[in-house]
Amino acid sequence: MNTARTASGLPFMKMHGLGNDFVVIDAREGDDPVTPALARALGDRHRGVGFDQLAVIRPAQGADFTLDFWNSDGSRAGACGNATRCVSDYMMRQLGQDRVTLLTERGELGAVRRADGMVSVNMGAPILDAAQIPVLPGNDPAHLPLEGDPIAVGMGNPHCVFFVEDANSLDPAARGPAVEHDPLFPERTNVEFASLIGPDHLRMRVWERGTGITLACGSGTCATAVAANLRGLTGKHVLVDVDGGQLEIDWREDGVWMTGPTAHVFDATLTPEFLASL
Ligand SMILES: N[C@@H](CCC[C@H](N)C(=O)O)C(=O)O
Repeated sequence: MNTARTASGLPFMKMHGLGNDFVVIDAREGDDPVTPALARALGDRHRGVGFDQLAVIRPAQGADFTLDFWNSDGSRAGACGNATRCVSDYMMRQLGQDRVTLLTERGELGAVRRADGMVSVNMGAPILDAAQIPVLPGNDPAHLPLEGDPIAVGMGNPHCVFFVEDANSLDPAARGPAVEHDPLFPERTNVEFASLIGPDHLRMRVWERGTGITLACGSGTCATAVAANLRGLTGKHVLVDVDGGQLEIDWREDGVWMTGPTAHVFDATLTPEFLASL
């Protein structure tokens, strides 16, 4: 479904990766219709469609497509691992390929469909430099001056990972918002709470910047796996249990690979009335 806004409305797709849910607009033909106001209105689960992130497919030169991400509060995000996997799956089907390349704010990424049907994306190398994450200058990302000794990792978006005794018994909404808005993070941050539950096996719960609690956060899962390895808790190939299921992370020479299921739930069209009300 290659869609552009028409007189009869704006077609979109609803997808999710482990319950991290997305509205996807295929704007390869026609103008990108998304504004912060449209993102907020569409993201409203009562008056709009509802999503954790909005993803917009645009044409690309030198890659199969370009992908932009928005949060439900109308802010932009530089990365979204689960939406990348879902849209890559859709584009592989569209193009009749079993791998695709895409451009995001952080550069070119690649995705492949595995023999078992799971979709893997290479999220690129983790960013550990304070200025690039970004973390306020003068702070060591590996030991931030916050209670719980968290570690900051960039995956094209900022993450702050706390290792806790039992991530299951923790409410991300109790601690997440204060960390998201802490002045240590000039662009705010996503916040992960993780515990080791077995050899190379982590449990993680997330508070996402611009969205709140979600059932899975792909880039957050990658950041958590990197942080666990840097802290000496795990190797570089780990399973991460999130609220919506399990993701497999493999930190290789060429980047951090994330693998899991994708779902394309339905296609629909925003009415001209909804679009005119913005
Ligand atoms: N759910 C995502 C991350 C979405 C972006 C994030 N909220 C941000 O603002 O950086 C994922 O799967 O990576």
